Amino acid sequence: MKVLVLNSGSSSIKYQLFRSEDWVALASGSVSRIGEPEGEIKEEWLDASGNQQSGRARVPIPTHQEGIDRIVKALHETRVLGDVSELAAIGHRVVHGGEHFKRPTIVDDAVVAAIRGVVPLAPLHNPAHLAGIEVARRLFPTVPSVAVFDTSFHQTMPRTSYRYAIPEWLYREHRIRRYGFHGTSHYYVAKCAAAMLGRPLEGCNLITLHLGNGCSATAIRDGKSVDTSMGLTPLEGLVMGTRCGDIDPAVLFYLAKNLGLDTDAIEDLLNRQSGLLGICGVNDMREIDRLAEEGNDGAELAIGITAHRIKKYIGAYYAELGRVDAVVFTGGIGENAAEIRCRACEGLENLGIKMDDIANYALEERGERCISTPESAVQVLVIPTNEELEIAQQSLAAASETPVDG
Ligand SMILES: Nc1ncnc2c1ncn2[C@@H]1O[C@H](COP(=O)(O)OP(=O)(O)O)[C@@H](O)[C@H]1O
Ligand SMILES: CC(=O)OP(=O)(O)O
Ligand SMILES: [Mg+2]
Repeated sequence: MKVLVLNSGSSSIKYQLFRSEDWVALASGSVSRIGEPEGEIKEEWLDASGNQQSGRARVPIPTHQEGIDRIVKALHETRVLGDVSELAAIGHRVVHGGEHFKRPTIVDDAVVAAIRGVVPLAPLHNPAHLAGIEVARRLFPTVPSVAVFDTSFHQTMPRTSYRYAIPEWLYREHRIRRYGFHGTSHYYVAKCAAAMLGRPLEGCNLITLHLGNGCSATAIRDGKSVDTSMGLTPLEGLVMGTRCGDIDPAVLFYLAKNLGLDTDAIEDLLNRQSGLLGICGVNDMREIDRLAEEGNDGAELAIGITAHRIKKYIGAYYAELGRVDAVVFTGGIGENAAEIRCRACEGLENLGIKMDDIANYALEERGERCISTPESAVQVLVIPTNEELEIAQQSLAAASETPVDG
């Protein structure tokens, strides 16, 4: 059987098609710039002889409906998907599940309504997921669509981690609390880290750092999330591509009262114009690395603030956990940006974190690896995340009604 995974963003849809017997990815790709004059399609697939093929095209893709149509057409044309009956499940990444969803869930109308109910809490993400889910359900009415939530893994946080110090009725009546995101990724790399450490996940204390466009840190005790840096929405915590992360809430009052910004303008400023982009005008860490090497001060500051914030969370989570077996870096930045990893762990030798600079800067290295010295009490690991694979496996398990351990 096969499992299709869709990760629908506001202007893009990423996808992967897996063969469930061995979890080989038969096809993957993305449709981006949806709604712009020129859309972009990237496709990779295995042909009948098992050779990797790829294709690119630029055509207008006005809506998510057309984006998914295009993906399905490509899966048929490249023959990785024959009849629809080959599909055992379609897994959807859903960023916000509120307090409703602790597990992967087969989508029905009530689930769609619940996801719609938390749109205000994930305005960058949930509307796009809903578009993807609606199209998939319409195109494949006989195939179960399964929602896999970023928030599920963090539902084990104690209330001392998830409650804000604001009046109690805001939680009681409005469920304003910290939820946490990227849970599928934190859980996936935690499982990989446990395997690398050679012990069961239930026996591992970890600090996992998912550093992509969105960035978050998670404290994991005995395999379960006990704290995480994102909050009510994916805006809190670390410095991100275009999001500010932690900030004094009084900055918002200042912007409103003294600069006359309305709430939409403030939301846009902190979600889309801040973070790396706000500090130095660029949100791509590769470009920032290059600019910093040329002596660009803004780029240097962007790297500095980002690494400083990560280090603060490592310290805080170390104190929470008491014992840490490994610090794990993942996501596009975590997997590739050696300078950020180096600066985030610099000076933590007294906590038992000793980086191996040669291993850290071995830029040709890919895949899972240890970048701390053999004497380091805490291992520092780089583990490529694979949210799509995790979503595919959890979706198939949910569709087969087999309990999953997520
Ligand atoms: N080789 C690299 N060196 C430094 N940063 C990188 C490298 N490759 C990707 N990145 C950065 O990773 C970030 C995107 O991460 P990714 O996990 O792909 O994002 P998403 O959250 O969209 O999945 C970008 O800031 C990008 O510049
Ligand atoms: C929750 C979140 O920030 O997701 P992403 O990194 O995909 O933007
Ligand atoms: Mg990613």
